Amino acid sequence: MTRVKICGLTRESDLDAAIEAGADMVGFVCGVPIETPRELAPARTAGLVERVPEGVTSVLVTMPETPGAGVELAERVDPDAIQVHDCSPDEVAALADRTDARVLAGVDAASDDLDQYATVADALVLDSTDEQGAGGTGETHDWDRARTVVTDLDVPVLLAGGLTPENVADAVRTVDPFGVDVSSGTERSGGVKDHTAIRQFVDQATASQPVTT
Ligand SMILES: O=C(O)c1ccccc1NCC(=O)[C@H](O)[C@H](O)COP(=O)(O)O
Repeated sequence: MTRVKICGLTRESDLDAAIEAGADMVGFVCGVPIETPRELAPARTAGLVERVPEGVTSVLVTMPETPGAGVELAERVDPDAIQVHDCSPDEVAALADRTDARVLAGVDAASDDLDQYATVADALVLDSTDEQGAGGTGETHDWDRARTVVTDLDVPVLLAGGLTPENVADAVRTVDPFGVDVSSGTERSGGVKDHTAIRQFVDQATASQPVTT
């Protein structure tokens, strides 16, 4: 069954709605050098992470200046996993060496270095990133290429970027990823979730079957 990550959660009620809907992973954005309505302070992130029940993976989404900064933030927030954006494969490897949390590499789907990330990260978040490497763009990317990445690389791949309740079933059929990841497609305004959209997203993602070739 396709796993579902609901990302960019900022409020307890939205987190509870994601968990109730059946999300496998929940993401919190903290420590990013860009303007985003989803960013939380470290203490607030730690509070939300503490609320995540066993069986659901809490994910700290961040853009650390150095692997050491990522480790320090992870120690303060104590998530199950840390998802880093705008880090090189070497930086992802250095971070993974120094934390017990699983490490997800947030990467642009068009990157030429995906095979290198695959050797050092526990999973790839195959995303549409902006010029600074950040996610949460609401833009889709080439799903046929994503399918090739899923087939060729020996690492779990979370498909991200512009997914919505309306297109996620098609995305799962086309790409057959380990999981799907959504932020803006389940929002009613920046950083505020639409609970109906969360439920529909989880239902559509988990009901859909990949096309086998
Ligand atoms: O969501 C953000 O504002 C963000 C900022 C900086 C780095 C990463 C960020 N989000 C990463 C995510 O995991 C999103 O869920 C993923 O990029 C999908 O976003 P969307 O296209 O909006 O569904």
